[in-house]
Amino acid sequence: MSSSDRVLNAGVLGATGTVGQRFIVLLSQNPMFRIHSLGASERSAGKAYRLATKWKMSDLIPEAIKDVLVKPCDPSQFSGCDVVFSGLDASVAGEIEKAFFEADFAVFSNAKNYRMIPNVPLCVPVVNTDHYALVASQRAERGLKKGFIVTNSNCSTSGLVVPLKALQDKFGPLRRVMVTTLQAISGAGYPGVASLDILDNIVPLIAGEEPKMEAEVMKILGGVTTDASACAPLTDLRVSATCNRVPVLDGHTECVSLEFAGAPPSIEEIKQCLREYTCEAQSLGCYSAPKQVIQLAEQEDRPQPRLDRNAGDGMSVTVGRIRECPVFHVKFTLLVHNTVLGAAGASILNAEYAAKKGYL
Ligand SMILES: NC(=O)C1=CN([C@@H]2O[C@H](COP(=O)(O)OP(=O)(O)OC[C@H]3O[C@@H](n4cnc5c(N)ncnc54)[C@H](OP(=O)(O)O)[C@@H]3O)[C@@H](O)[C@H]2O)C=CC1
Ligand SMILES: N[C@@H](CC(=O)OP(=O)(O)O)C(=O)O
Repeated sequence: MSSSDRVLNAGVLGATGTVGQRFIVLLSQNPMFRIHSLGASERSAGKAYRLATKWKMSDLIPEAIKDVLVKPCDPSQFSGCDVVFSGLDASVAGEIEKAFFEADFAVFSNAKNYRMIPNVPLCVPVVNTDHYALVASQRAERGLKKGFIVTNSNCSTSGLVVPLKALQDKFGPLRRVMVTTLQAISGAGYPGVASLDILDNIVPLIAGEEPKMEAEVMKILGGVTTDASACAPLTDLRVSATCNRVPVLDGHTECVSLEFAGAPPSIEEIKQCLREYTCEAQSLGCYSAPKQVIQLAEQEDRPQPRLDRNAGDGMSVTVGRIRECPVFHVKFTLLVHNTVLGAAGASILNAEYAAKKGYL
């Protein structure tokens, strides 16, 4: 029996945080996984989950999870897990995730620490699953049999690369992209941004976010070297990001203008391309793959976070306001659910893909 046919035992690191809570909601509803172990800091270890976490999801804590004891994030405490999902704070994710993959666990991380390492897949699972070819190089480098690490992108990056990938595949290379984000407060974790800073306000800085987005897009939309030992990021595309925090709970909105390297397609051709975009995770029948990767907003004042963030159960990107750009070629507005496709949902689909392809 392959691992794509059996239920996988899942560990969650950082289980008490914003992304960790989303993991618990999504894994509890997913027939491919059984939640096996929960880990967090020493502050939480030894406590029942319901007492360790400040639960902020609109779904209730699943009954089966409420009284599970939180463990310290030590690999010896996670034996029996087939996969380990990480929603760890980046200040500790580097050391802890390394300890897990070096202990031969398959680790699916949301933290930024390993994203730009050349033989680590930075994988948005509806965009670049071809980067899984890098896993063999990681295993060879460290003498691992089962262990590896696959990372998610930054949550804003994960929305942006989806239409860019569709357009690049269909119409050839892009030359320039400008993106302005309006990012929800759940992106800052808990307790996150102080209410006195964000209510009745917009904060025009998310520290470190802009260069991170600009670099991640180049890696994700690029390929891997022919010997699959490293990623081969794009070199000709120029990306400029401006990131803002806005008083929205969930859902990052992004206003995008782009220029093609060649002659631009018509607006109708662009719409058709986005509508028709499909990915490998869909064709493999992965449980969490959205039916429609890109949903085109039907009304002209959409997408809006409150109305559209749950499109495709949070795994679709909604694109609207597609129109000609007088400076570049085309501009549009997109919306991505930052803790689903932008975080936990992407990790889970990455793991489903890994199981289908025999990496687990
Ligand atoms: N929120 C989002 O939309 C996105 C977040 N990310 C990334 O995901 C990760 C988690 O983010 P988020 O959930 O928002 O953050 P939170 O601050 O809400 O949660 C952080 C988690 O890390 C745990 N933790 C903190 N210190 C330690 C430690 N010393 N040892 C073990 N565990 C520790 C916390 O446990 P405890 O409760 O015990 O302190 C908690 O479970 C970050 O790396 C973030 O950058 C990526 C994409 C999107
Ligand atoms: N910085 C993002 C969320 C996040 O934590 O991203 P990253 O893992 O790239 O630091 C936001 O605020 O919405």
